[in-house]
Amino acid sequence: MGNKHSTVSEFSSCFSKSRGKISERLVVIQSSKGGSSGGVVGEGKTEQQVFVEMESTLKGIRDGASVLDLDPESTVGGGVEDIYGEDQATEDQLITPWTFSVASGYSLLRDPQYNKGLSFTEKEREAHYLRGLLPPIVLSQQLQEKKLMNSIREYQVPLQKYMAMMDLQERNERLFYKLLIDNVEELLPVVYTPTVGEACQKYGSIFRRPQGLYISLKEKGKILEVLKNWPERSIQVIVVTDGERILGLGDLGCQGMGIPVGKLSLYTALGGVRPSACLPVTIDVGTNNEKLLKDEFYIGLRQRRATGQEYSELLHEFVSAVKQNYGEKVLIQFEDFANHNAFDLLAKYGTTHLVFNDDIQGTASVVLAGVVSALKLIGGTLADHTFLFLGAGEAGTGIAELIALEISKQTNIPVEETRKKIWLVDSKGLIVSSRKDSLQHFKKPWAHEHEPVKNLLDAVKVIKPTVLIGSSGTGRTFTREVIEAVSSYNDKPLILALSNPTSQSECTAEEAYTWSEGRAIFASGSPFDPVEYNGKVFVPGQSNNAYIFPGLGLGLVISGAIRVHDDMLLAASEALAKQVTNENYEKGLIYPRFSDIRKISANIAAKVAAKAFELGLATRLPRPADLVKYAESCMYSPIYRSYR
Ligand SMILES: NC(=O)C1=CN([C@@H]2O[C@H](COP(=O)(O)OP(=O)(O)OC[C@H]3O[C@@H](n4cnc5c(N)ncnc54)[C@H](OP(=O)(O)O)[C@@H]3O)[C@@H](O)[C@H]2O)C=CC1
Ligand SMILES: CC(=O)C(=O)O
Ligand SMILES: [Mg+2]
Repeated sequence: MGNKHSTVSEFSSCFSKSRGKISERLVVIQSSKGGSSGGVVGEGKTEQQVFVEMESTLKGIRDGASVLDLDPESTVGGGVEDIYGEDQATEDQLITPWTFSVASGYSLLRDPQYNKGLSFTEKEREAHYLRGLLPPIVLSQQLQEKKLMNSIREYQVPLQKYMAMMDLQERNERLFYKLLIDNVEELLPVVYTPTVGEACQKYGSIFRRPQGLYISLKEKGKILEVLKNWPERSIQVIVVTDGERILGLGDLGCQGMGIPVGKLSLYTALGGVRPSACLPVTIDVGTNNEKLLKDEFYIGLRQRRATGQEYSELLHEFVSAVKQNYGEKVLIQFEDFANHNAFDLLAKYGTTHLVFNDDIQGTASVVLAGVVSALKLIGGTLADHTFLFLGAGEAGTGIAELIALEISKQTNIPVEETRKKIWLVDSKGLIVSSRKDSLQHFKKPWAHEHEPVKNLLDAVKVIKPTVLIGSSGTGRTFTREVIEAVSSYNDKPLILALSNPTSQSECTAEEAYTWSEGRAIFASGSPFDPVEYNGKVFVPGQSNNAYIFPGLGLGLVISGAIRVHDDMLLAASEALAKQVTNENYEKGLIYPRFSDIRKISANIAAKVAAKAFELGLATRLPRPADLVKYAESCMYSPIYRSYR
């Protein structure tokens, strides 16, 4: 060490001396000629020897010596010699990218978890070697927030806003969450539906840095190792997709990664789960999307989807590796899988792992909450209503089942009977008993005795639903005729157009209000602006599982739950419905405002945790006395921390 011709050299530009301390504790040790084959790092030194020398160098540095003290011949401060062998490093001359770093100085500014940008105080700039790396002004976090909101509002194109938010997340995580929490109604459509849908469609072109783990068929047999590559160890929530049913946009393959990333940012902003405890995962088994397969910027495996045993083995390895690596209490949220896999995965792992399918279960919980709270406006009990769904997939049958379960609990009538008040239409028409043999298993419970009915309009006319729910993923399917028909015998029809993104919504808010002559109670999966009709302003609500999964997940985490139970979904739903205020009802809203979501999530979490304790599924003992307070105390806050 210390010799400039040594094969092991300190990467001196990373060091500088400031008042006897090392301003940047980053050392890179490189091999020069000869490479590092066979564990030898040039000139006969093994990696082990290099490591020991490097440790002792670091110790010297920590003890107050400077690089200059250690290496009198070093060219710190100038020189054009290739002392680090960088110029000689070709493809044949391998180097070892050793990097030991503790965030301070320049690396602190590059670390999104700790970076505060212009908000570093004078004291922190002094203590953390930031002098000169920042302009002299010190800004408060509020002012930074104002500045960023101003610049985000300048963008006219939603995707530009999305990219600006992603850039911020990668630059300054706390500021990103501060913005999202304080401006949730404005920014939710940017980081979540509808814009996240467009982002996924164009993910290959806008990709900058990986934001989660990509596990493809190439990683088969090595998934545990892949999980260990992720820098964080204490993971509490994983959102995983295989990209086959991204919103109502279909198969987007590996580009579905935008969904787990977006959902997890809501786990933090809306539910208070720490960002470092969240892991977005995309399982890449190929794609059947021909356009993507031909797209030169596509980032996934360029092959058609693996199915059958190959698919299930990869998923099994993933689920098992997660439990082995993070333990039994890590929540795996399945998101945007196609229904031919989603139901089976939930059934297979629901009894052995802490898994939750957001599209089936989270959606069910949020819609049940909306329907229950809407009863204040439309009258009657749940059991008094007749439900008709367009779409009999994950969302449709998931919601239908939870509504039937809740009616059964309320009336003591068996669920097989309560299902009979609920009807579903799929792409082939009304689901009826004569179709039973050819139906997918999750549709069979809904095959009631009835004549075949070919389409939604005819189904509306014969079933006469009081509640019409769209979960088809196909836009503009609630036509004028359909809404007029449902409004012809309902004073206040409840119409939920759940499909995302906005382009796939079964109808717009304006259509619902206009065609029902201002009588519909309306909510949609993606947000719509208020509508003026006949001199009155109607405010549409958003019926989206984002109301449920962050609070539900928080409840599972804080109680140390080991399984998800249907009663937890009912508890979450009830907690959400209870948060709707008279002020909301007066505007025709059946959900509370997203601006109150952290309080709502804490309440949902408390109810879910209470249920977990009651069912004997909680491991966090003893049970905290006040679960709402406990939930609130566990929630991540994006306020900057002070650094010693
Ligand atoms: N608001 C929210 O919180 C949520 C919204 N969603 C949205 O719901 C939509 C559906 O999701 P999901 O249930 O998982 O999807 P699935 O693919 O599981 O189900 C879609 C269903 O819609 C039916 N369908 C499609 N097009 C038509 C049509 N033109 N006429 C009649 N039926 C049709 C399909 O029929 P068939 O079976 O015959 O093919 C299928 O039964 C998506 O847009 C998604 O974004 C999902 C989860 C949450
Ligand atoms: C909201 C949601 O989960 C979906 O549209 O798939
Ligand atoms: Mg989803």
